[in-house]
Amino acid sequence: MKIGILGAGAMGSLVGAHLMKGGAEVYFVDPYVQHMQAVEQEGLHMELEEQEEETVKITMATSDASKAGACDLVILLVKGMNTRSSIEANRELFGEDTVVISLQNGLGNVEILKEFFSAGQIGYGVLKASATLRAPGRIAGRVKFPYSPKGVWFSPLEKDTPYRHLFVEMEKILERGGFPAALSEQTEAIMWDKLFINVLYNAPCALVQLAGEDFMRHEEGRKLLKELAREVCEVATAKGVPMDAEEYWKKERENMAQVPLDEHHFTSTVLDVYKQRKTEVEFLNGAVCREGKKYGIPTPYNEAVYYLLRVREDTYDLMFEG
Ligand SMILES: NC(=O)C1=CN([C@@H]2O[C@H](COP(=O)(O)OP(=O)(O)OC[C@H]3O[C@@H](n4cnc5c(N)ncnc54)[C@H](OP(=O)(O)O)[C@@H]3O)[C@@H](O)[C@H]2O)C=CC1
Ligand SMILES: CC(C)(CO)C(=O)C(=O)O
Repeated sequence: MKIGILGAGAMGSLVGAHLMKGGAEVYFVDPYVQHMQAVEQEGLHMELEEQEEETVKITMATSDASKAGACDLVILLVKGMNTRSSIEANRELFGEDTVVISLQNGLGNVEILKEFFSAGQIGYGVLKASATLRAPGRIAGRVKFPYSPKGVWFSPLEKDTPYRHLFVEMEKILERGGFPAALSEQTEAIMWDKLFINVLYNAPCALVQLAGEDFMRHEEGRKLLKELAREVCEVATAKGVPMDAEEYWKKERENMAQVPLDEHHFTSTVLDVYKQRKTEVEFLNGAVCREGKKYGIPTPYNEAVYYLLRVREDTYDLMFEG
């Protein structure tokens, strides 16, 4: 199977390398020229938790989609704010029968995909894995969270799509490549489950440039996280995905308590703010607020976090510098 990775940054590289290991033909497409050149020349070097370091050769890594051409499957792993523009700028990756699967965080990317593709060609999923781009051609990360049975869950938007065989094949390739994967009927519930994590640790941690576990260890920080958690659970429940706020909060505290004191895991949004970039907050806390409004659920804590990060990402050039 010919698979394109649109947005071969940290997560795209991690997923793409495992698809390659599982036997697919894999094409990285990303505007980060030095990273594409390093992967094209040397392969992708991976330092993954609980695994030997390794370098994986990739079929092609390029910033020019026309060199890759139309794929059977394209995995979308750009940040949400680049979803629309990345599809428009890389149309050569998409043939009439190409299936596109978003494994991005947050809510709202599938709606953008619907502007370009028929519902039968769209898939979506959730990554319970993490990665950081350390240098061109080099990533670190893990293929699944320690407490999670799988690193990725995904499904077609339409259960009886004529392209289902591609989803079945992708699950097999990922598993064979060492990336625990599940083609699932539960993806929507798992998306909210993952959104819970991102709502807690992406935008709030980006605002103060902290690791999630350090934010959680702070008494006042914890009070904010608990309110954010309550709101996301209330909205999910109203939407038909039951999430018990107390239960989720307890489980999250237990997971975080297992992280050693000297470990620091910075979320992808912390890195965006560090690099003074736009963030995905619109798809994270912003999405909780939008969904909350639809169901009449107030989300003041998520709104405050959303507004603050919107200010931050629009005003890097105005920051106090002494
Ligand atoms: N990092 C993590 O641990 C996790 C991330 N995720 C999610 O995965 C997605 C990707 O995140 P992550 O890998 O961290 O982000 P990265 O910034 O590392 O990678 C995104 C890549 O997309 C590239 N890109 C931007 N515009 C385009 C375009 N028009 N065409 C092709 N590529 C483009 C970026 O290039 P450039 O830098 O030049 O803009 C960048 O290399 C996000 O939705 C994130 O929330 C999910 C789970 C964990
Ligand atoms: C998994 C987690 C929370 C951290 O890697 C993430 O999804 C992100 O960084 O965006």
